Amino acid sequence: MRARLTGELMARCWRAERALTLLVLACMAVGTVAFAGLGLASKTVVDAAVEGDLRLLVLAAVVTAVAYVVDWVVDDVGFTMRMHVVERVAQTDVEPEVMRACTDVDEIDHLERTDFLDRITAVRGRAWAVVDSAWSVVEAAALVLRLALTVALLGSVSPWLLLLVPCAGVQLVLDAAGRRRSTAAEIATSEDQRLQRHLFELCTSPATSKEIRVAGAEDELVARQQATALGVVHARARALLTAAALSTAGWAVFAAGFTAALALVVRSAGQPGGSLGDVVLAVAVGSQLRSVVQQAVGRASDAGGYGRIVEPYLWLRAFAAERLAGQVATAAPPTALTEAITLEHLAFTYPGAARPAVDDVSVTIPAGTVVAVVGEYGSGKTTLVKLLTKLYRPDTGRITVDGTDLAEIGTPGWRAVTSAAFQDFGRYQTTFDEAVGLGDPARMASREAVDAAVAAADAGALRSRLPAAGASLLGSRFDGTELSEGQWQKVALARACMRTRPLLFVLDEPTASLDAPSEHEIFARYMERSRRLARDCGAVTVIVSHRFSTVAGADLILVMEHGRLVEHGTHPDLLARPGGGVYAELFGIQATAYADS
Ligand SMILES: Nc1ncnc2c1ncn2[C@@H]1O[C@H](COP(=O)(O)OP(=O)(O)OP(=O)(O)O)[C@@H](O)[C@H]1O
Repeated sequence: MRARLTGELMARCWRAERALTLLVLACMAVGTVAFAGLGLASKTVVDAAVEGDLRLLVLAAVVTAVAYVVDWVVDDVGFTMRMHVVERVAQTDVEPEVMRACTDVDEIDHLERTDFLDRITAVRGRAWAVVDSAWSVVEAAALVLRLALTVALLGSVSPWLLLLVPCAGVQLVLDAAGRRRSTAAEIATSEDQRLQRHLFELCTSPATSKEIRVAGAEDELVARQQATALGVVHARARALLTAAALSTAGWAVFAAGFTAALALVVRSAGQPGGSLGDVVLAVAVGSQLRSVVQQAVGRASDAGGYGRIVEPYLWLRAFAAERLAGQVATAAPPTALTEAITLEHLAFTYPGAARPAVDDVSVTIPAGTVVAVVGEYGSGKTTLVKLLTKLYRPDTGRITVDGTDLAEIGTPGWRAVTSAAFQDFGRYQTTFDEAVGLGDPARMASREAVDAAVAAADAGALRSRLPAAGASLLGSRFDGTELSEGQWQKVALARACMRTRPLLFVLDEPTASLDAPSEHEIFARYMERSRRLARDCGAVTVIVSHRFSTVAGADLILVMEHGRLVEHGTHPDLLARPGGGVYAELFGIQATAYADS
């Protein structure tokens, strides 16, 4: 798997930056040759000096100097170029791929699963490590070559020097044991690490710090962050100390072996066939061996670090591929609704939840209907509209659109005939007109389309008050104009009006952040728009609301309780139920509350 991934990533580097990739590979090859040449040239310098061969001495000295400089320069240039290639491929290739692993999956349930989120957190901002892992493998291959050359040179001086190889092996084994300990410590403390980050974010984010200040909980949270962080730091430091001790022991073994081998070489230098150059070569190649082993340890440590990112990356790819394979669409969405959207025994339970959020809901919503979904907090209203917009797959039951199972209709096609403004609307930090236009990317460049959507959501006054009207940047992240909650909601509502012929128009608590006059105005406008859409293409409008009074004019009201559809009908029907029903009771409570306030 790793080998295939390495090949694939190297091919991506090659496609993205052909010349630079070639340059980095060439640097590695030249570096390997220069590295081997360095020891041999040094030996020749000493031998030529001892024998008084001036020409050879100068030539060998020049070769030594050149080999030294070349080794250093290609290392430096290769590293800089490699980082450029890695960054480029990470940002323009791997990061978009990870984004697609999130967005190509039809539903959004994976974005709420901890196993998925943990992996996204691991990969976020670290795509470079995925790409660099491939380069590490290539570099490791070059190191093996260096090691082979070094061992051959050692053997050519004295077979005793080959004793250094097992000594280097001991160092590698001890170092790997130390690394395993620090990785284990990192894993064991990762939850606490996330907790301390969460506590930090709670106190520093504008959204959450308000409540914390008012409650006076900041000291408690800072103390908890400190205590948690200390626990993490101590556990990791203990593991690092153990790793350092193991590594030091490994180097001590290597140093002892090196000293013993050198003594043997020095002794044989005085005997026939031996030379001073051999001693120099032994010192040079011995320390080269140390440097190669050190680099190998470094690469192995990188590989361990990369493994923690490559594994989640591969998991995300496999997850997305599996889900995409299951997304088989056999039907196109209709161009107009003529019959109904029907819910048949629809049920859905969130992963890990104890009870269903939507439980055995059956109802027929005729084409051209404005339907209101009401109910108390957590009764399943939003989940119901998420099932209608294919953001979740029902566990059991089905939704049909003019008789066709929604599961068979391709999700992109269904979304192209759906418009929605959700309760937790997005705050796109771009220009006002773009934040609206994104409701229909195909028409976002059309000035008329954006103007019409702004007018439909009654957001014209808001736009004209902005410093540069529709060209004003929204949000404070990029130094734009910050909007109030209600203003952001108006932008979201305008965005939902970009499509001119949606067959399903969803408004989830569309006025939760708006004042009473705006709420009234918006509802009147949406009712009018919904009636027009119903005439044009039989569109169904679904309005989710807590406020019963505002949806009294809907053609059909669905009353949800604990995930179940407990009543449905028109406002007069529901009020007239014998003995009063849930709707009549809740409507009565709200009417009294508003009258008293
Ligand atoms: N992402 C989620 N993961 C797990 N459970 C969830 C999730 N979202 C909602 N729930 C649970 O599902 C149930 C229905 O939630 P839903 O948001 O559909 O209710 P709602 O009627 O729209 O509530 P509200 O009026 O507060 O918006 C609730 O019990 C809620 O706790």
